[in-house]
Amino acid sequence: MVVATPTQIHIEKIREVELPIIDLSAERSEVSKLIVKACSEFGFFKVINHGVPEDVITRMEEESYGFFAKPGCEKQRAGPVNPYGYGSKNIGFNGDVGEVEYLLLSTNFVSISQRSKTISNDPLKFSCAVRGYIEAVRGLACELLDLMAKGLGLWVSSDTSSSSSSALDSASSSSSSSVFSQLIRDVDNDSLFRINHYPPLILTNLKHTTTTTTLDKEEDTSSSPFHHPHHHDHPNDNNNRIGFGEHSDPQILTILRSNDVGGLQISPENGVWVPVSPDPATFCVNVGDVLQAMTNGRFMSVRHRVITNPYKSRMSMAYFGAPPLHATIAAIPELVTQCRPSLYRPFTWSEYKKSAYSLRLRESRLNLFRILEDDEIARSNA
Ligand SMILES: C=C1C[C@]23C[C@@]1(O)CC[C@H]2[C@@]12CC[C@H](O)[C@@](C)(C(=O)O1)[C@H]2[C@@H]3C(=O)O
Ligand SMILES: O=C(O)CCC(=O)C(=O)O
Ligand SMILES: [Fe+2]
Repeated sequence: MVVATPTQIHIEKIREVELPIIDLSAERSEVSKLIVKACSEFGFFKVINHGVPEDVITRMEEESYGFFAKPGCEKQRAGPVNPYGYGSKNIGFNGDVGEVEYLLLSTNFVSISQRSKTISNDPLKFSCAVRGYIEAVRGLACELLDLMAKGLGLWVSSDTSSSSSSALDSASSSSSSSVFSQLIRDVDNDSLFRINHYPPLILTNLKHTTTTTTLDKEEDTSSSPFHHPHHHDHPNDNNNRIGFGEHSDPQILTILRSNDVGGLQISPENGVWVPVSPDPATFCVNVGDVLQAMTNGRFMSVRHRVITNPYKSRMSMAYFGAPPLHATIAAIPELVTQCRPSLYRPFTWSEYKKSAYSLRLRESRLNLFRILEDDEIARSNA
């Protein structure tokens, strides 16, 4: 019998941590407080009773399965990603790879209906499914951002007494929106929609026996500045494969929904990876870099990654709520004090996006905009 040492028990406990689950049908001021706590302590949380209709989700999921089930050559018609389209294994433009295929779409409806012609044999059905899903999930994102603003004491709306306004009501009532949600309600918002499909590891391994896949390229990282040969939690230790390498999301807020296959892991601290249990009935929400900057570091944009499952395929759908390109991002004045001066210099989303997209997935983007304190400058010069 193997007896666990206290340290091992501690590590196991860390790995069992469950994300906060927030019930959006509960009393609003209570919900606001819980969301602020979750964003400050975890940067991630799950929501239930979110108001996104089940048939809207099912329709989108079925269209997505339909697309990924097509032969490779047909899927390629929707590619390559420039900046939208179909991608397989390559992520971004700087050499990152993973065991994933995906569709990356703008949330602009004209763009979606154009793109649908290369994605589906029934483009109208596909674009209607995407439109319905994006409208509902954007509503949820606005609702959550408004609750965050309330919880931070930044915004008091005329409807504070209402405990039942749904996500969809919130999306349409642009007269009452917070400093956060108005960015993604703006007609020029730069939000994205991404559908990821991670085939099972077994399938991947079968392909390995006949061809050299891009995974081999990924493992040969010895010349990369990010090569960590002694990393104690290397995802390949247990024959796992990286589906989507570690990164933080650059935007304001991400609303993620997956099927019942796990693989998503978050890293609350360097070298620690906590699995997020999959639950198709919930949305998993995470703070992006822009929200971390706007809250002056009160909310955390946490690194995460996806490991492929050996036997089952994971599918996830992510809405990334982003500001218009010209919007200036700066810490909210109420969150800047003498004791807590501004952590980041103001930047436009266009500027941030440009530098974010010039970096590898695992690099820290926000650090490029960090204002260093005098003592930090002295230390870095020493
Ligand atoms: C390597 C990259 C892929 C990415 C753009 C980037 O240069 C760095 C951020 C990556 C990310 C992570 C969250 C989203 O999935 C994404 C669409 C985004 O906005 O930033 C991806 C980008 C991508 O896949 O193009
Ligand atoms: O597929 C997932 O669960 C997460 C994907 C992700 O982090 C992303 O697309 O940015
Ligand atoms: Fe992500």
